[in-house]
Amino acid sequence: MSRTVSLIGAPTDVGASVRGAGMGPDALRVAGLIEALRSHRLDVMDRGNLSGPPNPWKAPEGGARHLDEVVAWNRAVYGAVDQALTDGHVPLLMGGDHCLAIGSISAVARHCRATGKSLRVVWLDAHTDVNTEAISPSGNLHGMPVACLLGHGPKPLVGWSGEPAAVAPDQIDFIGIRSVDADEKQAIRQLGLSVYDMRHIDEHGMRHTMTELLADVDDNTHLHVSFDLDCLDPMEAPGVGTGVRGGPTYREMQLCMEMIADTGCMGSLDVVEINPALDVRNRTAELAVDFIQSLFGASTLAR
Ligand SMILES: NC(=[NH2+])NCCC[C@H](N)C(=O)O
Ligand SMILES: [Mn+2]
Ligand SMILES: [Mn+2]
Repeated sequence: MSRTVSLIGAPTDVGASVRGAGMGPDALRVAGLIEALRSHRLDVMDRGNLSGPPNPWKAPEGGARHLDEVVAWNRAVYGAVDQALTDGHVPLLMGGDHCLAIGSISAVARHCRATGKSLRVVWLDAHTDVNTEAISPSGNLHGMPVACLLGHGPKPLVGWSGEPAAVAPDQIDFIGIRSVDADEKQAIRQLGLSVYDMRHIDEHGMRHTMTELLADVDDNTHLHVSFDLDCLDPMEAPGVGTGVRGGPTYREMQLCMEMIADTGCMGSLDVVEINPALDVRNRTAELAVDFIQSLFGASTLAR
C-alpha cells in the first residue's frame, strides 16, 4: 500500500521576532519537495497554504507576543492536520515558525488516543522551546510550543488535544540541543525531559544516540518528527532566524533521519523555521528536502 503525504503550508512568522519564516512553504515547493517525494513512489497531495491573521508586529503582552494570532494560526493547523490523519494520510506541516507545532502535535495526540497508538515525539532543534510566558526572555511563542504541549504555556494554547497535556514528558525526546535559557534549564530538570544535547552527540555519536532514543519504538508507535531547521549547524543551514553554532553536520543529520525511517513508524512531520529572507540561494529549503526524503526512507539502498 503506498502512503499518501498531505502537504499543509502555514505561511506565518507570528511566533518569532525575526521576520521571514512565513515564506517557508513556498521555499520548500520551489526546492522541489513535491517532485522529490513523488520520485520515491509516495502519493503527494498539496493542500495549499492555510490562511490566518497577518503579523501585527507588536511587543509582547503578558509575557507572550501575538498570542491571539498564534491561536488563530494553530487552530487552522490543528484542523488541517486532523483532516489529513482522518483521511489516513501522513501530514507534513510546512512552517512557518515552530509555534505551529502546538496545533499539529495536539491533533496528532488526539488521533493517537482515538486509535490506540502510542505517541512519541522527536524534537530536532538547537532549542528546547519549553519556555512559558512567565520565564521566556523574548516573549516569542516559537520558544514555548513544548511547554504548551506539556500543559504549561499560555492558557489559550493549552489542552487542545482534549487532555490537559497533549504529551507527557516521557513521550518526547530532544536532539541537537545547544541553546537553553536559564529558567528553561530548571523547567527541563523539573519535568525530567530527556534531552540529547550536542554534548551527548559529541560523546556518543549520532548512531548510539539514536539507537538509545529509538530503543522502545514498536509496531504500535506513532512517531511524530518536529524538525526545526536551526537544529543543523548554521554553516549548512543559514536560512534560519535563530541559528546557533555547533550543530550536527549534514552526514550526522542524515543518519538521524535514516534511523528514524528504518523504524517504519513515522506518522507525521513538521518542517519549520526555514527563513528564505536569510537564506543563500534557497540552500536551507533544499537541505530540508534532502532530509525529508531520508525520513521517508529514500536513502536506504534496499528500498
Ligand atoms: N523555535 C525556535 N527557533 N525557538 C527559538 C527560541 C529561542 C529562545 N529560547 C526564546 O525563547 O526566545
Ligand atoms: Mn530552534
Ligand atoms: Mn524550535
